[in-house]
Amino acid sequence: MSQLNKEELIQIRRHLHEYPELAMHETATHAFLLKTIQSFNQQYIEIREIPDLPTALLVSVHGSDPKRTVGYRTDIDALPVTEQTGLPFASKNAGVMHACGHDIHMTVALGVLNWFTEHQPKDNMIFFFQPAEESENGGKVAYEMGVFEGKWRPDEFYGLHDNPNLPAGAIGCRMGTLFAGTTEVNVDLIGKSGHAAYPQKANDMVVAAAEFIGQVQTIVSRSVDPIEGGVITFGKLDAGTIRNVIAGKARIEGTIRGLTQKMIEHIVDRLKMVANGVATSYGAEVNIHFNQGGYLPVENNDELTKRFIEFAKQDPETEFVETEPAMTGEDFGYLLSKIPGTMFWLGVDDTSQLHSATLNPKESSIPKGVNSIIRFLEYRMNH
Ligand SMILES: CC(=O)N[C@@H](CCC[C@H](N)C(=O)O)C(=O)O
Repeated sequence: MSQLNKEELIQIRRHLHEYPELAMHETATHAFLLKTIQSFNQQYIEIREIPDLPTALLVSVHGSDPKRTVGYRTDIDALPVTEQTGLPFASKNAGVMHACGHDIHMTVALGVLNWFTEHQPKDNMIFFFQPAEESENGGKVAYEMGVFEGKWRPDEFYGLHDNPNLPAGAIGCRMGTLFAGTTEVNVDLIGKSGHAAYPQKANDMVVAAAEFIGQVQTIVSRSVDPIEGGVITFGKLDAGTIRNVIAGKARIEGTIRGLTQKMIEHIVDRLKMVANGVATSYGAEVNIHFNQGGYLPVENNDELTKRFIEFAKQDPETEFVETEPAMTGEDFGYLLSKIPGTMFWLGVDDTSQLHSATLNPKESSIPKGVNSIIRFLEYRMNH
């Protein structure tokens, strides 16, 4: 169904995969997307660059008989992960990888956009190629800059995330909350460094950090309703310089997740208590910094999502899977708090998980995803 054939889509995806870039640094990605979109039929489209958010890109498609403006968003950034797939088109940018599948997301968005450049849609459309999903909440930044004002404001917004646990090309979705809200947390513990031989004259922050990390594990297990659930993961710990110098400082960086804003706030409160308690008992200074930014829970709009699911269930070419909420985060949650819409999964069938150095999504998911989304958007424009 897509104008770009399977081979062309795969070629695009492999190029994007080879040149991943971190949040707000997606310069080559932006240039490639722009060049690709400029190669499409320009009759119905307008391309917009945003000088204050230079790696973002917006494209509007003029509808033939518009009743509304339908938005479609893809994220474009990658992660600081060293790829270990061994693929011939593995990342050429050392230490950076599309380990969350945004190369797949972009390719699907290009496939869908390409179709509507050749088959004028009934409604107006806005395609948003969004920088900085993994950090720095590019969606919120764009919204607050006023990017979606006037004719650039969608009446409804759609976006997808790839899912290694679903069959390639399957569409997963649910009513209500799809993804958790997340809050980044940094904890700095400050004590006193000294000689490894004289612990009594120093204040060791490796030991304090270990105590803090141990105690934090009791928050979810003892202070969170198990039916509701929550997550605290510290993915980075930095302390000390050499084995025989006691570390006077430790920095611990993590992420908190909950399916409701209330749960996130509850975990934040408990984490502050634990951090302050550990600091007091170790005679340390502590600085705690939280940053939620745009990573609100991803709340699917009832009416639009009901229609989306109804479509996906009855469409003979779409394999639909009703999914559970996930503890992954997404700053599309912020955009959906401003503009109603639906986020959904695209299955990519892989044994490796998102954010893993061996993530290798099945490319057969791309044309299937493109076709299901085109079919849904056309259905939507007629209902
Ligand atoms: C889909 C996905 O993996 N998203 C990221 C969003 C990151 C949110 C924020 N930077 C944080 O770390 O809390 C995720 O890790 O879920």
